[in-house]
Amino acid sequence: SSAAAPKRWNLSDFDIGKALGRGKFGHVYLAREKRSNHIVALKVLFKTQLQESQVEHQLRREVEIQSHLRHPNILRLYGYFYDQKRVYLILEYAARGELYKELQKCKYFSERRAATYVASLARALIYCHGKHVIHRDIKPENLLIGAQGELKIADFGWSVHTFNRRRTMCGTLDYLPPEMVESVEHDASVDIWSLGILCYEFLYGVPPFEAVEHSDTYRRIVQVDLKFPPQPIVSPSAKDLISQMLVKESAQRLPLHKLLEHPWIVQNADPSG
Ligand SMILES: Cn1ncc2ncnc(NCCc3cnc(NC(=O)Nc4cccc(C(F)(F)F)c4)s3)c21
Repeated sequence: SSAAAPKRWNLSDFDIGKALGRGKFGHVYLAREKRSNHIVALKVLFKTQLQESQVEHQLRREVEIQSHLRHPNILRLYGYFYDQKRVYLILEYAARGELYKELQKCKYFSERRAATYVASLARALIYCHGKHVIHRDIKPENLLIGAQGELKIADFGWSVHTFNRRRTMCGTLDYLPPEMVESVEHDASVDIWSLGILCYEFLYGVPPFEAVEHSDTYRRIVQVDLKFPPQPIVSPSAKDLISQMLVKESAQRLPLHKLLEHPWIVQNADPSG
């Protein structure tokens, strides 16, 4: 039998509730799908702004990528629809909201909470990388918290499918010009670096290379000018993990499956995630 044609949604299918957040391209609202009473988040994007920023192709890629991802630590994108002026993303609702607000409130997290979040993110990224998807934008603003306190990666607006270049020319690299062989300006190991930054920020409340001027931040990143302040007290094991992730040479960064075996994660992460 032919697969049921995906339902075409429209705004009248939903009761709209309170505003959940304001993004650059539009607002997010709590919403209830009328027939099923299913609670969702509805992100409303203005077509004019998407056109002005020429990001429509990114949005299409996000919807395409997200439609194939199913993981407890990845926020679902159920579908989308549009009207004359707006595009609507139908998203899983994360009942405990934005992680960065939680981090601001607590200043920094306990080692157990930080390790639990880092382990959940590592499992979600292992899943994504297994599907040749790299997120590329892992930061507190893109992390949400579900009803049971579980972390959810959101906003795949910057994610990409990395073709596996081994197969590009039916099995051989021989015919590829240098620029194409090197073309993947970055691979999945960018997400390992970002996870290392996040782990530091969870424990210290600030990212490791923060500086007033962008040029200073840039220099600190490329020099990997990693310093651990005396306060708050952080275990040597946590610093060891961060130091193995924030490595300039991308191939030398601790692989995500090795991260899950690191003593700091094993001893501190709550297995339920
Ligand atoms: C705040 N909040 N509290 C609870 C809660 N529960 C669920 N969601 C929330 N917030 C929305 C989180 C998002 C998930 N996916 C997104 N995706 C996106 O915003 N994509 C997107 C936008 C504009 C332009 C582009 C483009 F074209 F550049 F690619 C891509 S935003 C919630």
